[in-house]
Amino acid sequence: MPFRPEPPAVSPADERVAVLWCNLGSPDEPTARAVRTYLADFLGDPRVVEIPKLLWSLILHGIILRTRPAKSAAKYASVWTPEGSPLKTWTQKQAVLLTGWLGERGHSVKVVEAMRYANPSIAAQLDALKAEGATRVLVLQAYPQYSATTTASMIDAVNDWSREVRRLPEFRFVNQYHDDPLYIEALAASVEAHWKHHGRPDQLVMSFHGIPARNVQLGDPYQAQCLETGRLLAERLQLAVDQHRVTFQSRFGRAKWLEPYTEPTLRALGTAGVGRVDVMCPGFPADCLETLEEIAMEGRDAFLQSGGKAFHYIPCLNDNPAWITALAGIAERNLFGWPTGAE
Ligand SMILES: C=CC1=C(C)c2cc3[nH]c(cc4nc(cc5[nH]c(cc1n2)c(C)c5CCC(=O)O)C(CCC(=O)O)=C4C)c(C)c3C=C
Ligand SMILES: [Fe+2]
Ligand SMILES: [Fe+2]
Repeated sequence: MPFRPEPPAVSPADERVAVLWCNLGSPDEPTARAVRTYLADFLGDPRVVEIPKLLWSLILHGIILRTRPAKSAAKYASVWTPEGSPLKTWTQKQAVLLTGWLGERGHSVKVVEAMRYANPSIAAQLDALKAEGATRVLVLQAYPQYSATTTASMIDAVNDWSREVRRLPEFRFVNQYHDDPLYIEALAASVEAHWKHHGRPDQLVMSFHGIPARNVQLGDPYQAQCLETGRLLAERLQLAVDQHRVTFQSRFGRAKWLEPYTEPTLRALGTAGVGRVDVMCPGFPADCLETLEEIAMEGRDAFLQSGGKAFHYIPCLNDNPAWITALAGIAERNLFGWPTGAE
């Protein structure tokens, strides 16, 4: 296979370190056409849907990509902002803030955001970093909990790019930080800030994105890591057993996914007479379609319509200073020994 032409070789003194801050990605626009392109890429990824290729291709192209794009586009339109997709906007902002924070700690490191699906793609951002002379790249992902459907797929995308490159930068990957005290502390700070202004709820629901139950049976550690995040956060917030729970949202298709499902849980809590629930999404470092539409809109309706009195959505970590501090700490630990200019 012909490799792409290389720029002139850099001398050892020209080493440059970069961080690739990776998230899932969003369609380029909230239109059925753009969502179709995005879903074809996303749902065509064998890490995301693990059923035999030919059968899945028939279902995906014959049914899903004919019906889902218009419905999903309407949902995207309901959360879209003048800057674009919330997920992309927050992820970009986090990259800028992280560059600044690392700079303040003496690290001369460029942080760029990259998306697994759609734009700016992993390949385009790695091309840009390489063109600027990056020789070492730390790949950090906006997935605190490891799943093959997300984390491993991101690493696949880096490997796909690498296959075409002659002189590779040195890579480091962080696979998970679900139990990192800095991450747990950032989550606790965001909850405590909310409670300081609004008081405490009867129940704190920690809703994570689901995956098929079969993936866990086959060895995916995702469920155990979500439960551990939930346990550590509840412990840090000193919540009693009946004051919190972990649920799983965003079920796709008819197979069994991780339970308990978020929306039926919210309905059951409303029916049972629980007055106020606060819902947060610890597995999503940036607000996105799944949090702003599925939880803050649909989840709210589900709870209030079934008898609940008050529903509070606690925003994702986004640009929370405790989160940027946590991210800088996680990055810094993994930059150890690399030439970033810091002592
Ligand atoms: C079909 C299988 C899917 C699996 C498995 C899955 C796992 C998974 N996803 C996230 C994070 C996000 N998912 C988002 C959107 C989204 N997810 C799926 C499907 C699966 N996800 C679809 C089809 C969509 C698109 C919207 C829709 O049509 O319903 C998002 C939001 C993206 C945005 O643009 O805002 C995030 C974030 C995780 C963490 C995860 C497994 C651990
Ligand atoms: Fe998803
Ligand atoms: Fe959803």
